[in-house]
Amino acid sequence: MRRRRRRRRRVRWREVDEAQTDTAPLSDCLWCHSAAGGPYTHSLMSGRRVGFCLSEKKRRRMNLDAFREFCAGHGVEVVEIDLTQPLAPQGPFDIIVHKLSDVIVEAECSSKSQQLLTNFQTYVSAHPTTVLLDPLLAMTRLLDRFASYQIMTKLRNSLRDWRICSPPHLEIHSLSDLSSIQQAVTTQGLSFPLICKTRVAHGSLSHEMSLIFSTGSLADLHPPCVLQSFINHGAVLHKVFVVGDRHFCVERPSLKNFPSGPCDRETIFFNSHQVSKPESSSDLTELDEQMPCLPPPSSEAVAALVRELRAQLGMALFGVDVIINIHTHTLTVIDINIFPGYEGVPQFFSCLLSHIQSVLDKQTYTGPQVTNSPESTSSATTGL
Ligand SMILES: Nc1ncnc2c1ncn2[C@@H]1O[C@H](COP(=O)(O)OP(=O)(O)OP(=O)(O)O)[C@@H](O)[C@H]1O
Ligand SMILES: O=P(O)(O)O[C@H]1[C@H](O)[C@H](O)[C@H](OP(=O)(O)O)[C@@H](OP(=O)(O)O)[C@@H]1O
Ligand SMILES: [Mg+2]
Repeated sequence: MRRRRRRRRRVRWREVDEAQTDTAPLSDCLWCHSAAGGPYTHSLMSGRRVGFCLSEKKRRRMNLDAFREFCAGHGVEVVEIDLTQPLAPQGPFDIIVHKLSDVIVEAECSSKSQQLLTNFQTYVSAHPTTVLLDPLLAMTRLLDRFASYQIMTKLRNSLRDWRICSPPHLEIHSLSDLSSIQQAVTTQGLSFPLICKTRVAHGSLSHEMSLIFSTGSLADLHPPCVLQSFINHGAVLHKVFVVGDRHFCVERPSLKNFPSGPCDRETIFFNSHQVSKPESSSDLTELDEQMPCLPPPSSEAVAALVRELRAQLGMALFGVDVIINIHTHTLTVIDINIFPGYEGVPQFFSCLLSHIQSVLDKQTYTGPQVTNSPESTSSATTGL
């Protein structure tokens, strides 16, 4: 077999400061400034208590211990919240940073997880001045690809001027009527190959995907799932990581190009974490043909996308996966993630602390923006 030279992928990343339309030079990227424009002021942050509620896996991946030390150097106490214990004695908290995806997903079928989630929501409702990063309802919505893909679809209109879109998609609830699915693929404007993703967007099973090459293979689907047109993009993914009013673009490996249109090819099953991590390299990510490098997404277009998503989502910590269509050069949004890994963003800690300060500064001077009243429990004080 012809040995393909495995391209060493240079991890290219750039920060784009909301206040600037072009990429801030690296020197400016190494120190995140507060919204007020200067490095965060130690005095205002002294005595602040920031609660963290993360899975064991997430706290390790984020290196929460290192973040705790980083914050301690700026007078901020990081407190890990134990959801299995009463929260009140563990408080008070000025702000809670959390990723409760595991608990939220498991609460669907586990009374224990439901109780943990209820404990958290009860505490948040009883403490309206505690800021949530990010609101529970906003995060829960993105755990359902049916919901997040509807948000992505709306981008076609709101960002039409920036030539930003998302692929046509189709919700699959059951396989009881395959012919109607085949018909819907056509009427909804999807085109083969199709990529199939689970409806649930979090957890190990959520990254198990498949590439479908013909209508005959639609029987391979496992509903509930979502079909999306596969867009050829030259095996390069652009991950946009958002932290408050900053965002960073990181290039990653991605799925290679496939011939457009239906073909008699077996379904390909894969795990997305084999495809788009910095070290991913396989037959699925190596191009079968040489092609010119595509220009990265324009900073202005990415800034417009982030502004729109920040407004639509009401969140401060999220990631959006973007590819460039090799035929139209359209910036195509294929995925949105809550509290991603920020791998390739060396200044994540400083930007996270800077965002925490700017949120607390706003609260100090203007009072809580949104109370955590019961009906808005899950849309508690936002961390924006
Ligand atoms: N519509 C599409 N067209 C082309 N490639 C796609 C499309 N959707 C996904 N991909 C490819 O599959 C990979 C995984 O897709 P996606 O990001 O939706 O999965 P995920 O499990 O949510 O990933 P993660 O949570 O790691 O961001 C993408 O990084 C990209 O390489
Ligand atoms: O490479 P990234 O930062 O995108 O990887 C993320 C991934 O996008 C998902 O957000 C993962 O979350 P789940 O979908 O909930 O598994 C993140 O895992 P996490 O353990 O860091 O939350 C990946 O980092
Ligand atoms: Mg993704």
